[in-house]
Amino acid sequence: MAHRRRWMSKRELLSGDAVAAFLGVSPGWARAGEALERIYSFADYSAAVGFVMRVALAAERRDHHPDMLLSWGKVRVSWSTHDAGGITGLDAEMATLCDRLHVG
Ligand SMILES: C[C@H](O)[C@H](O)[C@H]1CNC2=NC(N)=NC(=O)C2=N1
Repeated sequence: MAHRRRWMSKRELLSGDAVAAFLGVSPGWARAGEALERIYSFADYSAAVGFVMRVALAAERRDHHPDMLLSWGKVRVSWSTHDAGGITGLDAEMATLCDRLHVG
């Protein structure tokens, strides 16, 4: 499937420079070991739950899944490609998608 190959080809590790370039244009995101991480804030618990659900549905569509830690008014999202053992282009892309889902 063409669309699937497109996602798969992004499951290659990014260089340190490429990760730094991503972080330079992605406020809020940081490198946490072998993952990209950001903490989002929300007005209350249910707004945070709604965000987690939107991210989860997007993750299922792309067969690429983040770690998410839900707290009251707060969600910590962590993207890493387990198959590759680190941060890939797909992680950067999904992080950007999270930012769009956060703004609404
Ligand atoms: C079989 C399936 O495509 C793989 O297990 C996918 C599912 N979701 C995934 N999500 C993440 N974050 N990393 C992976 O390596 C990964 N692999």
